Formats: sequence, structure tokens, C-alpha cells
Amino acid sequence: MDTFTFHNPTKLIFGKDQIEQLPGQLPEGAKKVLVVYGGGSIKKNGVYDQVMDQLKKAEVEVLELSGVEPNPKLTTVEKGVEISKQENVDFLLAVGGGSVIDATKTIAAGAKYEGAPWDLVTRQATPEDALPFGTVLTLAATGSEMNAGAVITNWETNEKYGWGAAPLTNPAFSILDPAYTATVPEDQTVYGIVDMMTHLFEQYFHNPTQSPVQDEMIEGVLRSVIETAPKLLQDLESLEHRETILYAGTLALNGMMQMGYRGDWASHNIEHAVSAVYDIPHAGGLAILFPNWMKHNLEVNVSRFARLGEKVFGVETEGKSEREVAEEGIQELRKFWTSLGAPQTLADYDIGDDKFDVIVDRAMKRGPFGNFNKLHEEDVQEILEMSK
Ligand SMILES: NC(=O)c1ccc[n+]([C@@H]2O[C@H](COP(=O)([O-])OP(=O)(O)OC[C@H]3O[C@@H](n4cnc5c(N)ncnc54)[C@H](O)[C@@H]3O)[C@@H](O)[C@H]2O)c1
Repeated sequence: MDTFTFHNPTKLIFGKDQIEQLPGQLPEGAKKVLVVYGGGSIKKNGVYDQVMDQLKKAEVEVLELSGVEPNPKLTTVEKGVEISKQENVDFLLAVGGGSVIDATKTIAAGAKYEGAPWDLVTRQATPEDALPFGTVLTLAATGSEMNAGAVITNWETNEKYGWGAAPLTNPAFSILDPAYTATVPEDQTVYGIVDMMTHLFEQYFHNPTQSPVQDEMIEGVLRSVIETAPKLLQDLESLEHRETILYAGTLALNGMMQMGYRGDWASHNIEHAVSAVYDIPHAGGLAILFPNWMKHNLEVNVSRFARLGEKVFGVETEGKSEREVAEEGIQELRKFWTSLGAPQTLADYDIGDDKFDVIVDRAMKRGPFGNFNKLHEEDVQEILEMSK
């Protein structure tokens, strides 16, 4: 293992009716709270009313920023920064999925920065302060509720980047009630499952070999997700299955699985480039790209892929070479995601190869990338070709 310091300052509040803890979590002296949310699903399922009731109990003034879009836009972040500065907001509350939370993180840092928020996203500037914020999660997927990362899209330049500045962009608290996720439609539920699984895979594929505890943890969470996902899709309102998937999504990307090494993360970079050009769901892009990243990188460490096949997908090993087990594991992953209804090719989103040059350019913006294996321009091109 490499040396590491682990510090995750987010207080995780999990379970039924835990929204009641909201007033007690607001910082002492907080008077003005900006509630950030998306397209209105929280108004239909009652989450909005429950949050507002609690804020009323807390006797704070409430401002609202609605309409945060999936794949949140820089322009929306700028709007939030403007409100926060003009109104002297002293706390932000994100109510939604990863998009709302990521926008809120960037607003939090942007509100305490004099320049343009895009400087922060592109890492041209490092924030020195941020407004405190909390989250009420409504969709199991990104882990954004318990990490410092945020992904923002600039549609003027077709650029989408992940950024973060721990601990400033870590939520102070996150409230996770499985019931709040029960209205997530089938397609978004599938995307969430693909997203959390991909986070686990990205971390599983790393170079240091001495990571037995981390490997077993990742494999265990993956097996639980694989076991639960089909059951949840049969019964979208099952709180038991929602609870399992919600907890798995948080664990998958709160730093617990990545102590002592760096995950790969190349597929995320390629996906961000794809969805900066085509506005597709992040996890839809990952479902297409990740198995092809695996095939492309098989030779880097066949044993690693074989272990995944055996321990996570239950591939029989007897009489088979390591390579055969590894390849079967990749096929099993594709079969599993397809069985859930995830897309398999870029053509499923009507994406052809006419803008591959732009996608490659965006993906290479910060130079060769990936920690398990460094990808260069020709590798990205090949993975895109495999994904057509
Ligand atoms: N910060 C991170 O660590 C991280 C990690 C992975 C991905 N991301 C980013 O997060 C974004 C995706 O976030 P997401 O997958 O959570 O989805 P999302 O926040 O974009 O939401 C997807 C859709 O689901 C709807 N929705 C949310 N909760 C609902 C509910 N309870 N009932 C009904 N509908 C509901 C939303 O309104 C939206 O239309 C992407 O921009 C991606 O790049 C961030």
C-alpha cells in the first residue's frame, strides 16, 4: 500500500424519517439557507415539503435555486453563486441526486471566490474558503453525498470536468432516507447501479498489489449490488432493496475503498468527454465504455481481471486459462448490465463517429491519463471505436 491520510468530515445520517435531524445539523447562527434542487421531482414525491417543514422549525430564512439540470451546467452554478453573494447566504442545502449536489459544491466554493467559478472547475485557481453545505440525497448513484468531488459542464466550450477541494467541498452532513429514492424511475435506477459499480471497478483496477482488505471490500459490495439490483428492478418501491443500493452507492465512493492506492479513473475521463459533446446520462456512457476499457487493458494484468471474473461474477475456473476466466468475467459484466436495460453501444444513443476527434481532444485536454494504465490519444480512439 502507499502511505495515506484518510479524513472524511461528512456526517452520514441514514434511515427512515431522519430528515427530522435537519434542524440540529445547521451551523449555529445560520440565518439564510439557499435550498438547491432540480427539475421538481422533490415536489411530486413530498420531499420538498418535508425539507421545508424542518427548515421552518429551524427558523431560518429560505431562498431557492431550482432547475439544476442532470449533468449540471456552469451557467446554473453561476446563478447560484450570484444569489449566494448578493443575498449573503450562509448555508447551502442540496436536495437531489449527484447533479444537484455537484452544483451545490461548486456554488459553495464559488460564493467565496472573487473570480469566475470555471477557474475552480478547471483548477486554474484553488479555493481558500467555501460556504458550508449539507445534502438530502434523493438518488443512489454517485457517492457525491460523502465525497469532495463535483462534475460541471460548460456547454459553451463543450467541456466537462471533475474537480474538488477537500475538505471545503465535502458536505458537512448528508441525510439519506431510502424512502426518498423510492420514486426514482427504472432507467435512473439502472444508471445509478451502473455508476456505483463503475466506481468500484475504477478503484479495483490499481497497480499496488498489496491490498487484500480493499479487494475483498470492493468485491463484497459488488456482489451485494449484483444480487440486489435485479430484485429492486422487479419491485422499485422495495425499501429494503432501496436501502441496500443507497448504502452501496455511498460506500463505493466515499474514500473507504481507495485507501493506500489510486484507482484508475480513465473511463470516467473518457465518459466526461463523451457527455461534454453529447448530453447523455453519465452512467449510460460508462455502461458502454467500461467493458471496452477492460478489453483494451486486459494484457496489463490478466490476473486482476480473472480474479474479478471468479470472485464477483462466479466464473468457473476449472480447465480454463486465466485469460479465458478474465474474458468470461468481462462478458458476464456486459450481460449483467444488458439484463438490467443499460445501453451497450454509442449507437444506442444515436451517436456516430463523426465527433470522435472532438471527444478525443476533450479527453486528452490534461494529457495522458489513467493510473492502472496510462491512455494516450490512440487508446481513447480505439476504445471509442470499440464502443460504436
Ligand atoms: N461528485 C461525484 O463524486 C460524482 C460521481 C459520479 C458522477 N457524478 C456526476 O453526477 C451527475 C449524475 O448524478 P445522478 O446519477 O445522481 O443523477 P442526477 O442527479 O443527474 O439525477 C438524474 C435524474 O433523476 C431525477 N431524480 C433524482 N431524484 C429523484 C427521485 N427521488 N425521484 C424521481 N426522480 C429523481 C432528477 O431530477 C434527474 O432528472 C453527473 O453529472 C455525473 O457526472 C458525480
